Amino acid sequence: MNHTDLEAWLAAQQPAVADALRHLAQACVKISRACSRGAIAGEGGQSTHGAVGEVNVQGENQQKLDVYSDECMAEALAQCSSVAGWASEELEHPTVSPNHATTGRYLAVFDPLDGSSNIDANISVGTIFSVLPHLFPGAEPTEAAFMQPGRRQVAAGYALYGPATVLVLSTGNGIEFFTLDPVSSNWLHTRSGVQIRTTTSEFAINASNQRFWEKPIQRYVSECVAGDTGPRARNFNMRWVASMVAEVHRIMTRGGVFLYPRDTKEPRKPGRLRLMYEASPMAYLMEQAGAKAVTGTMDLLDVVPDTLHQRVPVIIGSSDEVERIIGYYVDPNENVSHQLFRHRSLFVQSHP
Ligand SMILES: O=P(O)(O)OC[C@H]1O[C@](O)(COP(=O)(O)O)[C@@H](O)[C@@H]1O
Ligand SMILES: [Mg+2]
Ligand SMILES: [Mg+2]
Repeated sequence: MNHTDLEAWLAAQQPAVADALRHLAQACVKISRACSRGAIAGEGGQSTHGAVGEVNVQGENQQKLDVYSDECMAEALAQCSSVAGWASEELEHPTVSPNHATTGRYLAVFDPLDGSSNIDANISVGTIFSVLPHLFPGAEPTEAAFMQPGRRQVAAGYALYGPATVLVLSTGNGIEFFTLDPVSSNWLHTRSGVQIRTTTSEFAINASNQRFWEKPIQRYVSECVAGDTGPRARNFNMRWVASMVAEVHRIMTRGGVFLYPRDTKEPRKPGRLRLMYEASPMAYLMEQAGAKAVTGTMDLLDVVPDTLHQRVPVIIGSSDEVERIIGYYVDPNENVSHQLFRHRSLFVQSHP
């Protein structure tokens, strides 16, 4: 079968956005190569695998591949004339591009390596990225310039480093899949207009946190687990990879729902996942694929960030299940605080 490639698709996109995506995709090729070489990756006897021995801005143990992936992204974006600055999971503050004063019209935000606790076990990991407009062209992008809700994204995507490396992109006109040819390092266009099934009998949640969940999530999961003996009157299956990219890609290909809800495990944190470079880009891709993405009490794309590394509850996937969960949050018997975030709430406006 003959496939066109990423360049052919980019040629039909807005040129400055295409330029940002081209550079992000180039970085993903390098990261993919390092992932696939496993323990033998690295040069001059310096392996890119294993722990750095330091804790990053998230309070998490940094892996060498986290650092290497971050460097690949930064190196690519520094060459990109349309990006004025970027922010990464691995760095506390944004980086200003040398191009900010001239041609930089966009900001990039990324998780250079998602699921990095899986690296040692050779389980799929990925890269997640988001492209936002630079609202003050010519000005140095400060942290404030990044504080835009996900609804403003002009593009988002992820690369999944699995048995095959896959790139999933959207510029607001549906979802495209590209598969990396490891011989030519070319991204081949393998699917277009991907839509997520509205119904599913598969859910993904870290069940070890069950005792910390909010009541609507307790109810939803216990009903799924009860299967054909419970109110759902059908059996459900469960998956948990612990790499959000892999979970999202499974949902893209066969439906499902992924939940990382607000919990009381660490009351200071309203969720595990980071809004700007995990939740927002995935929410954008979900909506582009006809699925839904909420916190439980509002659409994820409407959450206005307060800080770069802000965390947020995430419930995404097949629309029938996400709508059911929203219904459980609305149910007054579930006693949920609806004042969790600024902006539009699911309780005061109807959503298409
Ligand atoms: O299984 P856990 O520990 O609850 O966490 C899994 C979640 O944490 C993450 O791995 C966080 O990503 P990072 O590796 O980028 O920190 C998500 O991909 C995933 O959904
Ligand atoms: Mg991550
Ligand atoms: Mg990461």
